[in-house]
Amino acid sequence: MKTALHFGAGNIGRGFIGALLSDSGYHVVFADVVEKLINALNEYKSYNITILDVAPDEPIKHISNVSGIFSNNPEQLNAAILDAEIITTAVGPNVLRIISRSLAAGISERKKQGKEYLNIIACENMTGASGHLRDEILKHLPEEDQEYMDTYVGFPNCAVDRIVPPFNPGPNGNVLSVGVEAFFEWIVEEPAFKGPRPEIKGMKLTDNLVAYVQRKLFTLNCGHATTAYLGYLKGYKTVDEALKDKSIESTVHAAMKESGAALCKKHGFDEEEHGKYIEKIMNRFRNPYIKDDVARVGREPLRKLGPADRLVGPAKMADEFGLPKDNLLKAIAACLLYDNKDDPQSVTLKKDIESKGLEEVLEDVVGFKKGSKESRQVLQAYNELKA
Ligand SMILES: NC(=O)C1=CN([C@@H]2O[C@H](COP(=O)(O)OP(=O)(O)OC[C@H]3O[C@@H](n4cnc5c(N)ncnc54)[C@H](O)[C@@H]3O)[C@@H](O)[C@H]2O)C=CC1
Ligand SMILES: O=P(O)(O)OC[C@H]1O[C@](O)(CO)[C@@H](O)[C@@H]1O
Repeated sequence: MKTALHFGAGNIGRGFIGALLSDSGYHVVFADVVEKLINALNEYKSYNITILDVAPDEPIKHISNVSGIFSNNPEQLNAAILDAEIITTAVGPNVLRIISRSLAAGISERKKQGKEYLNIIACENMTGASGHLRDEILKHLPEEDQEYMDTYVGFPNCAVDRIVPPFNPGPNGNVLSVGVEAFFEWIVEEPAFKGPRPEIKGMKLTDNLVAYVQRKLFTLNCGHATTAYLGYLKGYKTVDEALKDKSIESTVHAAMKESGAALCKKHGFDEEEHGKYIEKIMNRFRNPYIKDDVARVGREPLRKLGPADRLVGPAKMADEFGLPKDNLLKAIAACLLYDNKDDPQSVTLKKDIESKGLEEVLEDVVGFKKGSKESRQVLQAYNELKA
């Protein structure tokens, strides 16, 4: 049987990528650091996915042929890398650097054992995540193994879209149970594969990935983050609750339309089709079966304020074409006001704003120069929202 190694037995790991791999005939080895997840994977060797939607075709999906290993156990991990025909990750962008050392060791071992093609796909909310992982691996890979990696190891980037919120399995539930929306989209960069393309049900291939990554990040994630930050400010707990507030809904919709106009100009998406894409996403956010915490969706505000990320990325793209971006700038201001003591990045952001001032943080983190039109506009929106 074919083996897939997947790093991260969390929501996306179990609820999306691991499930597609298992459905496509792979034995899926999940590598994680959480003992109870690994133990449960090895004890039950299967788990259930509940589809969170109105009358889904298949309300519960049973996933089998799975096992677990500790990602911080070098022997287990090396053996799994050696066996794998494909490796995927869903660990969060910041963890890619952490797993890169073990992957480098595993790649050297594959070379020693005469193994051929392998593809490693990082399924994270990040532009160019697999390429970034490759760069991190290169830092640990002996020079004499680099040519082998160039020849035999592919790092296709991808866009991964499915809302998988934290899930309460109920009193008799299993720690592995996971709830997901019915919709999913996994688009992978075809030309970057090395060797034969793996056949995975539900994986779509494209030769224009940047367009799809930006379409997803600047629409779904942009709208989601805008809802989360505006919702948090008004004391709402979940995304669907926040969107029932008409003023939040209209800003979110307007921000997605602003990013949409820029995306259509940049990548040539059809405007009418893109309009439908936005409406579909708004309906996904309103799904009453998904109780998605605004604090989860807004987690790590410093990452989300990055120049290529979901808020600043589309604002810059709109600017490139001289298009309106008022609502995107308002979303950036709401993100800067995110004040959650349980989120370390929110704590850092708040401290930085207090010690350096908002304008300096805007210049350092977001890249809007002090005194620029954008900086002044965010400042104004920040003060209005604060009031
Ligand atoms: N949940 C969602 O709806 C979506 C999430 N994503 C992206 O997928 C990625 C994962 O997100 P979630 O599954 O929601 O997070 P999660 O927190 O549920 O899962 C991450 C898993 O990675 C594990 N992990 C942490 N350090 C590790 C290490 N060193 N080695 C192996 N595993 C390690 C954690 O223990 C956890 O089980 C993120 O990049 C996120 O942006 C993308 C689309 C949808
Ligand atoms: O996982 P991140 O990048 O922190 O952001 C949360 C976002 O990711 C998702 O989990 C799925 O794309 C959304 O629910 C949300 O927009």
